[in-house]
Amino acid sequence: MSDVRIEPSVLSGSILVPPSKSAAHRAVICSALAGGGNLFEDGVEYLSNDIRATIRAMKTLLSGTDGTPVQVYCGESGSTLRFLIPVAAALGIPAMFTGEGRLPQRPIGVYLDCLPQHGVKCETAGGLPLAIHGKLTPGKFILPGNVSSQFITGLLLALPVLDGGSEIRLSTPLESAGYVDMTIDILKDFGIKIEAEENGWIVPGNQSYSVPPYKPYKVERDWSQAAFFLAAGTLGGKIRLEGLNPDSRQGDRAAEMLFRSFGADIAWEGKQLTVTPKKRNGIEIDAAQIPDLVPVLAATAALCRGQTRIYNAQRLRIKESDRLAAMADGLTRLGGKVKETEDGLLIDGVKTLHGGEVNGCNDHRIVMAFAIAALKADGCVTIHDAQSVRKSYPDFFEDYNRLGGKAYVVRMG
Ligand SMILES: O=C(O)C1=C[C@@H](OP(=O)(O)O)[C@@H](O)[C@H](O)C1
Ligand SMILES: C=C(OP(=O)(O)O)C(=O)O
Repeated sequence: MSDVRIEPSVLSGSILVPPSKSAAHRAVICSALAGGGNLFEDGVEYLSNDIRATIRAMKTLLSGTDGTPVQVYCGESGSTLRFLIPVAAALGIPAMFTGEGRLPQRPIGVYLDCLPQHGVKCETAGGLPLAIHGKLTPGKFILPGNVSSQFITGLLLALPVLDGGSEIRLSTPLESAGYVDMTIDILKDFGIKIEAEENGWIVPGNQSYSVPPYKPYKVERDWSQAAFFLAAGTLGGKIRLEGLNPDSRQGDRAAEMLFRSFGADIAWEGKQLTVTPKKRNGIEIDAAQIPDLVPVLAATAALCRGQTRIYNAQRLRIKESDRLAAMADGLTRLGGKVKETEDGLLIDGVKTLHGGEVNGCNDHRIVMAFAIAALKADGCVTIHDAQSVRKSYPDFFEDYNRLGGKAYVVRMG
């Protein structure tokens, strides 16, 4: 376990945004299913714990063709787990899924409801470990759209290889929709066709994954991680973000518009997105499509004039931590005025925060959000569980310090 101690500072300068974790998960799985091995140039040298988990899990799965159950360890990665359960089932590979941190408790009930109706036995005492056996059969899959879009992505990755066509129907409206769009785009790159329908998708069967004709395969840069530096620029100096795709279909592409609404001056200068502080006012935020932005939006809102209301964010409670409780607790400890509501946060901005100690809750996005809030504290902030940034952004504090931040890791583990 490690703590990071942060002195207030102003971040400024240029930063190359890391590759998208979400896109990398999908590309690794598609590439493995295409028999393509490692297709990447500038994605996988940047190995976060979650992407390592997916690479390792795919290797394990593809080694398991002799009928003996394979152990698929997913670390703390919800994506790895929820993407690979149906993939293993589609390949007919019996598997035992395990994980750590909060992962064993994160919901998998959607699969426990729909997979047994399609030939897959699921054995679990609740969450993980989960044992599955049986080969997934094609057909109609009815599932909610508002628990996690990762169940839909998992099925979209798995169903194309079955020996008949399938249909996915949503019983409740889709949240985190951008992630499903990303899945369909990346599937297309690997030769897989999905047809969108009014309330779901048609997935033709008997399809084969194929290696894209162009190599290396480029993984887009990560708008969710870019948001931490858009926030830092909103609160401090001028920051240039390099590598982002302005036409990205990542849902968190909305960060540009959201930080502009907070009052920051945000502009494209050629291929670079620049952010400069201007004014800072509270805003209304519907979080249904952008769950991963909420911690850093909350940290920014704590330092904006007036009130910010974040709503439709219930699913934040079932991530690596209860992110609504974690942000309310930590920001309050630093002198912020934050109230938790059932589905979000009500934040009354203050001029400055004060120093103190906050719990990162073993959650990378909570740690990074507090590191941004700490820029504007009038004393030192200690964040516990700082090591959790390795889940998605191992170099976060190096990049932070390169921009002039003063973050010191005081205990490593
Ligand atoms: O598909 C993905 O890559 C993701 C989907 C989202 O989860 P939910 O659909 O559960 O909100 C997001 O929070 C997660 O970080 C990554
Ligand atoms: C929730 C996240 O990831 P996952 O669900 O894959 O664990 C995240 O990266 O914020």
